[in-house]
Amino acid sequence: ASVKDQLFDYVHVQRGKPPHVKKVTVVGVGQVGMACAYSIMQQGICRELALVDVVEDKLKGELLDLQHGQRFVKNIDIQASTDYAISANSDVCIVTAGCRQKEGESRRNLVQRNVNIFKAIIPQLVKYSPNTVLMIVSNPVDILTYAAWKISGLPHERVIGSGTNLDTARFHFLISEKLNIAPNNVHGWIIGEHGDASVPVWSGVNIGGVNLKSLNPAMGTDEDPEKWSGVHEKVVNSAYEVIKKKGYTSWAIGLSVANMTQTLLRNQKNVHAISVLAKGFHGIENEVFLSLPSVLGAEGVICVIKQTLDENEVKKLQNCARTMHEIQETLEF
Ligand SMILES: COc1ncc(-c2ccc3c(Nc4cccc(C(=O)O)c4)c(C(N)=O)cnc3c2)c(OC)n1
Repeated sequence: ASVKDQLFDYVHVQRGKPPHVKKVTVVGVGQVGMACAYSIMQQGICRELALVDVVEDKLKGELLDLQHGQRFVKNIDIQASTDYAISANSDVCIVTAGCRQKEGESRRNLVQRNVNIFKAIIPQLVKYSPNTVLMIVSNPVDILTYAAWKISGLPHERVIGSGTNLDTARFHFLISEKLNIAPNNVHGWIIGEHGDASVPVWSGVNIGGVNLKSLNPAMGTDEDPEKWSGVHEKVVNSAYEVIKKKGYTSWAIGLSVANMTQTLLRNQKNVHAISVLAKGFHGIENEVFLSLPSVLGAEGVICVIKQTLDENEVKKLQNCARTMHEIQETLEF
């Protein structure tokens, strides 16, 4: 008899994944996807991790490289395949797949190319995990989250985008450097569209409950002698600066995605600035996804926080909503 048969007396043979066993799928094993996978694995956030992409060797190589590290982290089953069946019964599916902007390619054309890729990916994820929460990371993240929602047919609360979650984390980090305190004691939100048009809500920035704008009413305006608006400008330029120096961003987005995934899997009801269906908030009437502070639980978005915004902040959000709606109208699903 084999060693295995000599070793074990089987009492109960397990069939499939018991519901309380948490499983995450990462689609796209590029720099961002692997930073997400590695962060999730390092933090012991789930028991099963599936990697899906289109290039076999790359997939297999990343799988082996992660498996070889298993000895050093909490027990986790990692699988990888080009066949989406491997993603079955995932509690969260993280989508980092997409194409890079070609030389001189317009943002609009890139969006349609990514929508075409999503038309191949999203239906497969939903087919094997009909109860999953989709977390879109691919850019332009807000429009692609809308596309994922439309293609998936899932209720909007179960389709979220990483949005300005990372922008907000960078915002906290930069303010913490300015004030020499730990980043997680800085409170304040960057909302709206991820990237250049994001909106810093200066009226909400507080430390120890002290509202910074009450100490410097010019904060966030061009008249501010302390130029706090420069902090937001640095947030907007962060990605460009990192891409210019190392070619892509990965570690911070990976850590921010792992943090959101933990909130979902443990039903923690943390508040994250994530891309959600913004229709009905701040006078937005179109079906667009923008980042608003949202409470996340096991089934996705539990509630959205109704912030008090000044007219300038509302105008910026509504402009983003209009531009995104115009682009969305040109897309073919
Ligand atoms: C069955 O039909 C079908 N099947 C697969 C795809 C498809 C295409 C591109 C994909 C894809 N991106 C990709 C793959 C190849 C080239 C490019 C590019 O940027 O040109 C981008 C990724 C990824 N990790 O970024 C992951 N999955 C993909 C899947 C597809 O795209 C339209 N269609």
